[in-house]
Amino acid sequence: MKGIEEEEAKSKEERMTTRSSCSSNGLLPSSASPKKTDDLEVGQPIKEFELDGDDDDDPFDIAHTKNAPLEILRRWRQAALVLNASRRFRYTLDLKKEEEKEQRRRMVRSHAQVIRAALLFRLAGERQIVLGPSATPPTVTGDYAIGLEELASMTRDHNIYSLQQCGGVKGLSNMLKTNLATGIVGDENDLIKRMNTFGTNRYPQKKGRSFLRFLWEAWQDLTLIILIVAAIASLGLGIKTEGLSHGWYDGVSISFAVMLVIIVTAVSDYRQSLQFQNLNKEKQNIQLEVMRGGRIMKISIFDIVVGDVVPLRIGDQVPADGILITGHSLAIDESSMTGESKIVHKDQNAPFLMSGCKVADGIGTMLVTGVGINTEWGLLMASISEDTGEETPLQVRLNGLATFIGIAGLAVALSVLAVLLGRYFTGNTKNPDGSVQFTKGETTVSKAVDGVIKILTIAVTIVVVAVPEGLPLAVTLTLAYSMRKMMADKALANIQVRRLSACETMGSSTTICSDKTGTLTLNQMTVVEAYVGNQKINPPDDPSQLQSEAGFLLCEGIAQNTTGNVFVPKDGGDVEISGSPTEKAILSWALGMKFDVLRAESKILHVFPFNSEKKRGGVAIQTADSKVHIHWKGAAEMVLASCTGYLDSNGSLQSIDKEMDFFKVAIDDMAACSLRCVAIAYRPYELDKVPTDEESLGKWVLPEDELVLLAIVGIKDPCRPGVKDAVRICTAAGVKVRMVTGDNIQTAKAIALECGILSSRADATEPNIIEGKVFRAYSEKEREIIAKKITVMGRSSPNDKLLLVQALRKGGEVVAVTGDGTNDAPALHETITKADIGLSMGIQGTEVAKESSDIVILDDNFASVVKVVRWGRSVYANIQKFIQFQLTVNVGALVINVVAAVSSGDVPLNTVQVSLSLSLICILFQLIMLILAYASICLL
Ligand SMILES: Nc1ncnc2c1ncn2[C@@H]1O[C@H](COP(=O)(O)OP(=O)(O)OP(=O)(O)O)[C@@H](O)[C@H]1O
Ligand SMILES: [Ca+2]
Repeated sequence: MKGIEEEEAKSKEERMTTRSSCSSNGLLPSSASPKKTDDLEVGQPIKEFELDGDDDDDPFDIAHTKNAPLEILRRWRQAALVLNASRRFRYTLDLKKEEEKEQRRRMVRSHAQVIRAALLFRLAGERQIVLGPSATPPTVTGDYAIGLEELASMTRDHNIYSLQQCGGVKGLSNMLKTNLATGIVGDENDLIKRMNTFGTNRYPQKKGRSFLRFLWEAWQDLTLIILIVAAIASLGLGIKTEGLSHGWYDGVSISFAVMLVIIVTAVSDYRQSLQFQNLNKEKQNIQLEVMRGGRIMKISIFDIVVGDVVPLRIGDQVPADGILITGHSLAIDESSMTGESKIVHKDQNAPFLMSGCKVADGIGTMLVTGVGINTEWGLLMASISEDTGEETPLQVRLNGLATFIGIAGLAVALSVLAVLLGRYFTGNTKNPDGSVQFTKGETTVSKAVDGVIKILTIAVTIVVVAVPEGLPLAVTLTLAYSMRKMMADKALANIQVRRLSACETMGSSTTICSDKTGTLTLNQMTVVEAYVGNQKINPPDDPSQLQSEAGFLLCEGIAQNTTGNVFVPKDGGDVEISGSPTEKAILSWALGMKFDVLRAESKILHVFPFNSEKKRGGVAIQTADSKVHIHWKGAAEMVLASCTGYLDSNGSLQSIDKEMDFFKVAIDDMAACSLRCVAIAYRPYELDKVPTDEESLGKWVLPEDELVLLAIVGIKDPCRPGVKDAVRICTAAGVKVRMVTGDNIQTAKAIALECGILSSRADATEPNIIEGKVFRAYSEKEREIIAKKITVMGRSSPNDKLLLVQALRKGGEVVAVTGDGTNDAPALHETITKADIGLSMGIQGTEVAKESSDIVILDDNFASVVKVVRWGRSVYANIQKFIQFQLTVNVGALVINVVAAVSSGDVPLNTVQVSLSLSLICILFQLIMLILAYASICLL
């Protein structure tokens, strides 16, 4: 009972804090969001949109709708004159749903058991899917020494006590028949057994709305309701004045037009909702790595089973509930589950990992203990439907325009109404036969009412004509339409659009900040030059050169200081190497070594995982004879700077002083040939200085001075074919391509020259080409000026990219950013959300990068980025054309009607024409799009 009370207290607390957390899946607290909330409390909703530094007073000039907090969006909508909210905000962000989601999250957290039982009950009723055994399974199930319920409740309640009773992770893994080092067996039989016992990692999808629902919603629209009323009124009036045989024309034709509009709207909405569903399905199908039968394999998140051993890396999404096996500096962002932006450190004292959370730092492996609807994440996903809705900047601006025109139309209509009523009641209007329409005392009340209704109809017509309801909707439709086109287009098959606004913004982008590795290059890395000690070895992968003392230490370092893995099949098949491309290159360079043997010979004490900030990764190991070695591997010139010695070919330690210049020249030479340089070094350490208790060992900062250089390798990563052309197209179209890379500045320069980002060697001077730390040191103002000139930035930290993007945006550029988020996911998340448009890489990209991006480039190829720009431009042009068209129609009709109404007392463009044109515009619009979409592909 106490537990529930606690939960409730917690959720109360959450209720109070969640207001500020706008993006439920934000990896890190967006630094701007608390500020925005504060401003909000002051009660100045409209000012919110100038946060981006725009001086413009226009409340609708929101440069960034992307991350605007819900509260602000709500106020913005209220600020607009919305004649028919349902239409104008159709397929923009559903604010109500967002709130619902938040509530759901809290409910799921506090009543997980109940919700799950209800869900199972419903599913059983529908007999839709059978997810594992029923709600009350036996404690011990079939082949496993632990049952589903016991396991699920342990994980859900983070019950460390029952985990200990099972004998910790080790004991639990035995119960689940998992080997912690090699994973589950993973043959079909094994998988089926696990799925039958513990369920699958799927959750029932909320069904989409049916077509009838869309029909029902389509008529609930103020404009249409006005028209329906007008139809009834004119039917009555018509029959009364012209008799049954002729009087129905007007009324029925209006009804017909209304029906047409309803059907067209419903069909288009329905198709769009199907499209969103597909997109969501695609988004949810995450590919990830698991360890099965000793080999790392890539599988879909849906195929994860209980017992799986899953490696976790920075930027990953925790794919299921589980328990930490080993971890180093592992930090998890649990905001997607708890609603609070808080980073939680995970270790043996807090080993429970929640599905749906993101890895914010470090590495680790987890044992899966709960999947599908046995996890809170699964429950949450089963009870909410994910939304892709959002406001796009253009929509916001058009909403402003529509509001302005609407108010003007209303004012005009009111004045016309006043004028017409005045003329009518003062006897200044005549019937066609010349008699005065209204004479005081003579005209009957019912005649007078008819006359007033007629005048009212005229006023209503003017309003309906004037308010360009279709404008924001048209943009939404255009975007949705283009997206559909794009998905169908083979040439664009490698692009996945995650946000509608991406199309719009991409077309207006003026600069692209791209990283190098994997986007501009192939990310296929091989070691082509190597120095062991002060000897250049030739050929670089000659194994005989690694037999020395230095060679042994080197192999030890390579085998232990890596996040990669080598799998040698027992049946003599090809050796499989997994890991990041850099790791793979180094592992395959030293493939002659006995990876497994080396790894078994020493014990890992502590790991400092590689990250882009420090550009090095280290590990402390204890050898069989109880010596401690600390191995480092990282950016060559940086590691070299911490070295005081090197091992010569005889294995004796030499001071580095004399050879320092030799190594520096070696690195520069390799970098000039566009090679990525990695140095490998080590140092001995005293065992008694190593912290003994777990807690301080976890916090131990590995010593990184007085290193002994073991080797420097130069890794070739060829330029992607086609990139040169793509860069040229961009430049010609006025989109400047900038390279921001973590690599050595010389390497960056060489690659930039190779792919045409730098046009000549003469260009390669500061500040055209700059190092991250130099740029960082400038003041904000200076950065703004320099940023424009920067073409290549080398040795940049993840944060430098953010600084550059901010400086460029300040300078008025529309910035697109590409990145993969390996090693720098949290920072990239920040950068991508701050940029005008974020692109992530489908193959190398981490889950966090993909989730925060607007567009995913599935083939990681820069050339595809150009396709997006080209396509975005055509979309943008189409929208513009459509707006011109629609505005001309609106303003034209308004002017004609007002002039006619005041001069003759009737409107030439009556409701029939208006409503007909409304529906015709919809249809016409689709046709225009069809024709223009292809015609303007050549705009770039
Ligand atoms: N796994 C690794 N272990 C050790 N050093 C590495 C590893 N990966 C990269 N490096 C070193 O760190 C440097 C930069 O890494 P960083 O992660 O910042 O760049 P990147 O993201 O790989 O490149 P880009 O920014 O162009 O995509 C590389 O030049 C290399 O020397
Ligand atoms: Ca990078």
